[in-house]
Amino acid sequence: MSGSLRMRAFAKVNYALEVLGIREDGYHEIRTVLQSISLSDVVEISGPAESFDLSVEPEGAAGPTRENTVFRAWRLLAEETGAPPVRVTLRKGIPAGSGLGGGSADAAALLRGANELFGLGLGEGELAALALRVGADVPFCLSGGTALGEGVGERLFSLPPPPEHLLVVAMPPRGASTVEIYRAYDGALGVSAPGGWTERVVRALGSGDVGALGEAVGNDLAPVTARLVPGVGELLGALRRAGAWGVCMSGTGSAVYGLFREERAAREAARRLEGSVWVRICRPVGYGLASA
Ligand SMILES: C[C@](O)(CO)[C@H](O)COP(=O)(O)OP(=O)(O)OC[C@H]1O[C@@H](n2ccc(N)nc2=O)[C@H](O)[C@@H]1O
Ligand SMILES: Nc1ncnc2c1ncn2[C@@H]1O[C@H](COP(=O)(O)OP(=O)(O)OP(=O)(O)O)[C@@H](O)[C@H]1O
Repeated sequence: MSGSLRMRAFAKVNYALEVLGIREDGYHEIRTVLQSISLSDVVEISGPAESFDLSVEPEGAAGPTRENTVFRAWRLLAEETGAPPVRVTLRKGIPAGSGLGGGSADAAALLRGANELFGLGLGEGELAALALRVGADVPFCLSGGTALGEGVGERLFSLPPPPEHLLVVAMPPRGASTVEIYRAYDGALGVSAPGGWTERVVRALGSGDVGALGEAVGNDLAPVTARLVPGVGELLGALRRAGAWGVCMSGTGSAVYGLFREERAAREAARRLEGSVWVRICRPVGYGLASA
């Protein structure tokens, strides 16, 4: 089979992220609540091609090809299923190094897209197993929506969608490296017990109350990233002062977000931050991928 398809790959935020411990392979055992949001990349796949080819817009927005999550996902698929080479165009809307899961979403799009394009016949379980080999967040990005994640975030349990709200998502000029933040967390003196955010967020989602969700959000890694990346702590404070019901960092950062009930308040908060930092108004969405 041959042809092309175009997909939207959605970013995620973590409403809650708790670090429970460290495994023998160096990965951290976490408990998290993940939510897909309306910010997205566009991933266009066509094939079969003569050899794997990736073009990224804007140029350079996603690092070298061989390290790109899309290339890694394709290589894995080729090894495991004999899938042919593809040509991929990646239009980045999700900033790299933000903790918003852009690279993970792109990899999920490649896996699902190539499976469909070439009729590879992989089921959901097989796709999820391949996804995990690309990265811890990739299994979530395959389905998206609202989920509780355990293990390294790959043991997923669907949760009720959040009550209606807007997220003002902001990121300082510098991104954060996932490896470095987890390493710094391990080295941090006085690492505290998990913050208990997950249980509170799950309860708030059950109640459907935005105020409760705002009060519940939290991330154990935020103090570590705030110490290493200038602007993270300041942005959290600025969002709060701008009237957010709750503020939190996503993943390992450096993006942070504030929850708003009213569009006018969200716009006003975003306007205040614009100019000095990257900022977008987003809403929660119920899927990780969609055709574009
Ligand atoms: C922070 C989160 O975004 C929360 O959703 C994820 O835990 C990160 O997931 P990700 O970006 O898909 O991470 P990966 O690409 O799998 O891992 C990059 C590196 O981060 C570290 N890593 C990642 C996930 C995890 N649970 N523990 C870790 O220690 C490992 O050193 C790993 O080599
Ligand atoms: N498809 C991709 N899009 C963006 N960056 C990529 C991609 N593949 C690899 N990278 C590299 O990975 C680095 C981190 O980018 P990525 O978008 O994955 O970060 P992130 O949002 O912090 O990820 P996560 O939340 O999954 O930890 C980039 O600086 C870039 O060099």
